[in-house]
Parts: sequence; structure tokens; C-alpha cells
Amino acid sequence: MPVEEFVAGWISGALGLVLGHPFDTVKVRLQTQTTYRGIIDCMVKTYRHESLLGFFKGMSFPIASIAVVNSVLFGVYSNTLLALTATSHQERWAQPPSYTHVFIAGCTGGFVQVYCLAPFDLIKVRLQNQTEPRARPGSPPPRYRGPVHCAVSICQEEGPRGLFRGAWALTLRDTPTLGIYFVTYEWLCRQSTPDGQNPSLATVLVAGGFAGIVSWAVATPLDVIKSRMQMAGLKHRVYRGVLDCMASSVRQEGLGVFFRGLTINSARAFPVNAITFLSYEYLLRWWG
Ligand SMILES: C[N+](C)(C)CCCC[C@H](N)C(=O)O
Repeated sequence: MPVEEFVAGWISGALGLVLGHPFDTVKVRLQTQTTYRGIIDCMVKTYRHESLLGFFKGMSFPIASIAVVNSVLFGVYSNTLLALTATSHQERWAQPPSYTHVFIAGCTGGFVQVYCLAPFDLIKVRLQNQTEPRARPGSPPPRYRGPVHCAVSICQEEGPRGLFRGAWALTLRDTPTLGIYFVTYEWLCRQSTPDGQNPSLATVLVAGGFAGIVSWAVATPLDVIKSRMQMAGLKHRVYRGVLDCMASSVRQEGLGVFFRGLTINSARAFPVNAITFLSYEYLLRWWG
């Protein structure tokens, strides 16, 4: 099994993640809190109350976990494609796989990575939603003191299964949309590359960026539901399931609720995924 594909997936995921985390914090806050009037308002308030550090809340765990999550995503994707088409990564541009195979491999990668991602994503969302400024003498401490404390508290208060809160919504969000993600990337690369050649640096950047935007645009409605279900255990507002969360969100806030965070998700998706695909492709070429 080509191990380099897992390592390349990890490094490229980490680079993308750091770049995109401030956008991600604004997105999570807009999706789960009703106190902000929009992106700019959320950014200004976060900066005023919590300084620049506020935008980087909840980042340490994703950095550690991206090693597992992105290497599983890209590794399973690539190896599924290898099993389906019997062409290794080096031969993949010369003998391109069919889009159906790319889609199936993407969905498989997406499905498998959810089980690594779910607990880390839950902790990230809980920490990002703590709007208290850094501890000052006299001010009440935030509920969670950090990622480990957060994980332990969730286990104690909600049981170990609590760590998988929202995992079903995450599965529904990621399985089809990661299929779309890889198909968009492949399609855009092939459109702008002569047959049989490797795509250029600019092509990889643009195709990666758009793959991110397209897949996030499709994923946003379930992203909102996923984030709300992850916060539910905390706010004592428990949903009976994905459908119940959808129905009660629409009832209270209208259909627009499904598009919360769409703009910021797209703005984040371009640079994050451009860097992710660029480093993935080039690392594999160097090692090739
Ligand atoms: C498929 N869906 C859009 C949900 C996720 C795509 C994830 C890609 C990348 N790690 C990122 O954070 O943008």
C-alpha cells in the first residue's frame, strides 16, 4: 500500500488547516450563535473581546488530528482508486480513471475519515464557541480549559458516546461531498491539461480551490445541522435526530438557516484546498 499518499495527505492537510482556521472560527460562530449581524460584525467583536488569538481557538487539536484525518482521506481515496483501476498515482494522469471511479473512491475516503474526524471536530466546535476572552484574574473561567479538558468533560457529562455527537450528520455531510470534491478537482485539471500530461502548478491551485468551494457549497446545509447537533449536548437543547434538528431550525429561523456560513465557507475553501492539493500533488511527485 503506497504509504507516501498517507504522508502527503497529512502534510498538505496541516498547511491548509492553519491557513483556514480563522475563517473556520467565524463560520462556526455564525452558524451556532445568533448574536452577530454578519461576517464583519463577528470578526470585529471577536477581535475586540478576544484579540487575534480568538480566531485561533480550538486549533491545536485539529492540527494534531489532521495527521490522521487527511492522511486517511487521501490515503483511502488513492488506494481505493488503485484497487478499482489498477493504476498507481504515477500513472494516473497518463491513464485517467473514470469519473465514476473517482466519485466512489472519494465517497469511500470521506466515509472512512468521518470516524477519525468526529470527536476532534466536536471538540473544535465546542472550543470555538467559547467567546470568553483569555483568562483574566477575577473573570469566570471558560467551561472548557482546553482540548483535553473538553474531551474529558464530555466523556464525564455525556458518556464516551457523547464524543460522537453529530457524527451521523457529519457522515451525511462528508460522504457524498468528498466524492464531489475529487470529481471537481479531476474534471478541472483535465479540462486545462493536454491529454496524458501532469497538470501545471497553476492548474492544481485553481482546481483544488474550486473543488473546495463546490464541495463546501453542497455541504453547507448539513454543516449547519452538524454544528448545531454538536452544540446540543451543551445547551440542553437536544434534538431527536438530523431531521428533527433540520425541522426545528427551519421553523425558528426560516430556510435561510441552511446557508449560514456559506460565504465564509467558500472564502476559506479556496486557499485551504488550493494549498492542500498543491502540496499533495507535489510531495508525491518529489517522492515519485
Ligand atoms: C467535503 N467537505 C466540503 C465537507 C469537506 C472538504 C474538506 C476539505 C478540507 N479539509 C477543508 O477543510 O476544506
